[in-house]
Amino acid sequence: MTANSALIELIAVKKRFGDFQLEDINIDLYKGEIHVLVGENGTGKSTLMKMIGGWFPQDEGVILYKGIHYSFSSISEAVEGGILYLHQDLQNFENLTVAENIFFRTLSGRKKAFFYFNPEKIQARCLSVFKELNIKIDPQARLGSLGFAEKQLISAVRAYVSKAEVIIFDEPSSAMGDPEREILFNIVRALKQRGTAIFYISHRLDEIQTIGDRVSVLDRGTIGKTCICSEVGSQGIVEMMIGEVHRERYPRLSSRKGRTLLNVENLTHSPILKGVSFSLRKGEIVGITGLMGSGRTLLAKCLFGIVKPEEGAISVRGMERRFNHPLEAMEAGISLIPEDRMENGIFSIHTVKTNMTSAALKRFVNKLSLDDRFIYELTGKYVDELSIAPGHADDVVRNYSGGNMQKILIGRWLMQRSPIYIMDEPTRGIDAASKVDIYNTMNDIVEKGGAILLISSEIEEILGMCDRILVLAGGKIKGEMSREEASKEKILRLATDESG
Ligand SMILES: Nc1ncnc2c1ncn2[C@@H]1O[C@H](COP(=O)(O)OP(=O)(O)OP(=O)(O)O)[C@@H](O)[C@H]1O
Repeated sequence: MTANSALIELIAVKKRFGDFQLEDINIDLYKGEIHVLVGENGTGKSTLMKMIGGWFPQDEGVILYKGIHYSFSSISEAVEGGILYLHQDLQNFENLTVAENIFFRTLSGRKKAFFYFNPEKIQARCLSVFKELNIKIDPQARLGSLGFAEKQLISAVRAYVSKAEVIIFDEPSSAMGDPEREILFNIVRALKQRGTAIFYISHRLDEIQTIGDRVSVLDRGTIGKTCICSEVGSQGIVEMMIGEVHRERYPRLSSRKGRTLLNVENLTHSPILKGVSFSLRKGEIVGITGLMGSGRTLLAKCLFGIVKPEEGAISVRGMERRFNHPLEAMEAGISLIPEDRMENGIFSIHTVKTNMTSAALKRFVNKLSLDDRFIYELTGKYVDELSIAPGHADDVVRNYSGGNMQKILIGRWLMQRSPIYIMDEPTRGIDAASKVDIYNTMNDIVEKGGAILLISSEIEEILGMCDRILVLAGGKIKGEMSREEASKEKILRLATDESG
């Protein structure tokens, strides 16, 4: 390997899974480079990166690492060899602390464990890294108690403290708001500075120019184009993505507002939520945004009966309700699309049709059994509407791409036909074209008299789709504004307001 040669080089690589095929892939990555990979859901971005990360080998073609044939046959061999792949669904250790997750690699191995397993030492190291990166998360918190964006940040810190020479970030920012993304970008830039070579998969196209050096588009299993990021304008990037031109990004229609469907008074769950009050009317999309840790997901869990608030009242269609279980919330007409699909949503060993129909089984009851014909018919309808690929009703979803799993989860709750939807980061990991399909379904829900509470860290999405916007900071609603009054600056100012 010469000083100018690529650290990673794929030559005519092929991989087939059933009907899906990656064909003649040629791509490379240099020391100190950030190579961004974009493409629609299910085009093979993660599959391609998993071959580099030691998950499985290619069927044909060559992968060179430091100029020699790549020969890692497992994930841990690849990690030992200097290649770290950070999966989009994170794969952290939920029962370990934040600090233990970050330094897990230094904990493994008997000799190392004996020397390093010192909780105070790990915590002190963690605190000093957090200070350097301006992260305000408790190193001793159990990882499972954090929100998805916080867990994403912890994964990025794992990369930061690692000695890997090649790091693959697979949608590292999909649930992050702008302030958290800034920390992530600083981590990625620091790694680049150290000479680490980085593949970076993203559906957030603004990131291409913010941090990328080169960008490649994966289109139906092949690399369509590779460009220098600074030479392609934002329109050029959009045009590189087939199917994403000529579509209104936020097709919000104004629907007629009716009576109040959901009213929340003084909801408190200490130490995070402090007296949250708001209402949601028929025909309305109300947005809730805020920084990570602001209490957005906890609020959703309280409204859906997953956790019990200590104080406060929830009324649904004028009747005060106390939910002890999500089933009671569902019976009252509430559906929740959760933030973490792998943790709280997808049944990965089951089929597309089981996943999609499981929340609405009552609809399919025919005398003493389930109406199979109707199950297939309705599954097919939502597969088409949400462009789920491959989308055969009997496919097991375990191997589906992240974005397609997310769409299956949305389909499940749409089948439920609830009057009230709580959507917690519903478009996480969804490509720009498919996002529009989801926004259209949201319009359809409110047109038909439903109401949506949209929790999102993407301010553009909140501005584009909501009638009213609530900003949560430190567990309190810091401000409420109409779509007309709202701006990114106003929202960010309120979201970062630390006054009590
Ligand atoms: N182990 C596997 N077995 C069978 N099929 C697989 C396997 N891994 C991936 N696939 C298939 O490969 C295709 C590409 O999936 P992949 O996860 O690479 O897409 P992606 O571009 O990363 O999508 P997304 O943007 O949604 O994350 C999908 O159709 C998926 O079902």
